[in-house]
Amino acid sequence: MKAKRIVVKVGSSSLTDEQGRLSEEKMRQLADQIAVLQLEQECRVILVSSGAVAAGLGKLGWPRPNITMPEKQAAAAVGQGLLLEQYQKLFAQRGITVAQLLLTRSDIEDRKRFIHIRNTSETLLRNGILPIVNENDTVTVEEIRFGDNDTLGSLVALVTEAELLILLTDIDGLYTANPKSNPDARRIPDVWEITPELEAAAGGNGSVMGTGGMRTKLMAARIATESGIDVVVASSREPEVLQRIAEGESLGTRFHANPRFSGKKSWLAHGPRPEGRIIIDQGAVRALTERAGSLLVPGITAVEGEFQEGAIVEIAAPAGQVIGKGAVSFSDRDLQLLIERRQTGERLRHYHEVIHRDAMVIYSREGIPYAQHRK
Ligand SMILES: Nc1ncnc2c1ncn2[C@@H]1O[C@H](COP(=O)(O)OP(=O)(O)O)[C@@H](O)[C@H]1O
Ligand SMILES: N[C@@H](CCC(=O)OP(=O)(O)O)C(=O)O
Repeated sequence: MKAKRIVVKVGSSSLTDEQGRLSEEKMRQLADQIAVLQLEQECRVILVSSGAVAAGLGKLGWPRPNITMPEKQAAAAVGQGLLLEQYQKLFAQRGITVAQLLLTRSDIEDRKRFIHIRNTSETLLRNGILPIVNENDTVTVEEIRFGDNDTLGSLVALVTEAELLILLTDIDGLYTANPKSNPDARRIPDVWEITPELEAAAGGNGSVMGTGGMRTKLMAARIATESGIDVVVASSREPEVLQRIAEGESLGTRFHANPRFSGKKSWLAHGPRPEGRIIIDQGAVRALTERAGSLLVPGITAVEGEFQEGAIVEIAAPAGQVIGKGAVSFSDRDLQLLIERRQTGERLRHYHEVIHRDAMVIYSREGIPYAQHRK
């Protein structure tokens, strides 16, 4: 199937020259390709672009090594304007209007903000406008940082319900080891499962300009493939790389989507921050993990945290192990009331679901190991 909605993430190394300044030539080639996708191949494209820090440092003439976080943020604030100015000019020449979206992790985790981001990007896409996304570096501190634009790219792909995420970088795919330090390294054309061996192979650092190297690309690939989205890591230097990948040509490394996951379920697993926790009894654990049932009032033993109906909460087994996550149909207060009414003997078996099966992800059952989930 040809992908019609594509997130293209481009790394700093693919946008800058050797001195770390924005390379007009590299950006022009990128704009040419996105214009072909959008105008001739009827694709809707979302561009996740790094390069703000690199562009800012280049403009200010600040040296890259030993730079402090506020200096980096200041550089990003200078560079983001330059980056957008350049994109705006290049895409206007090709008849495309661009829009800027600056996001943080907490924007994506928050239910209301998530919906606003989705509605805004949907409106832009339907009007043929190209959303250009970057991390909002000014406001990000450790706990709300994506930390790298590869992860941001994968979450943007989830939010916009893209079919394909293309990570453009300075190397033509994932290798068995970092080829810059290991001449025997071989390119891996297809990945069906992200194994610990693969993660070890991708452990090395990135380029001078970039952050994270292949490690962050693997993390992004995991999030996207668990949402049913294919991911391709490819070289930005390859001619017509975007069109060729969109048409299904085998270039770089393709991480194949896991067909077991729907976007909605994966969104639950990777996106929202839980606002509370529901502890359930052993019978309910079995109903959820073995029989794929919904969570009903009789299985609940305790409720922790304050939340409104519709909030995302964790589901924990009696010993406290978090087994899943879901959108809850009642506030914490109403749930407490229902538990009390049940304890006084009221039969609540047919009361409607506390967490419906379709609004729930059970980690082990859906194949997502517990360890990958942030608490
Ligand atoms: N196993 C590997 N296969 C390919 N590249 C690797 C591997 N391990 C580390 N790398 C490094 O990752 C770099 C790309 O990551 P990075 O510099 O962060 O790019 P970007 O700025 O595009 O995000 C490559 O230049 C390469 O040196
Ligand atoms: N927000 C930062 C992006 C940081 C980042 O992830 O860079 P890269 O590894 O080059 O994709 C910037 O615009 O410079």
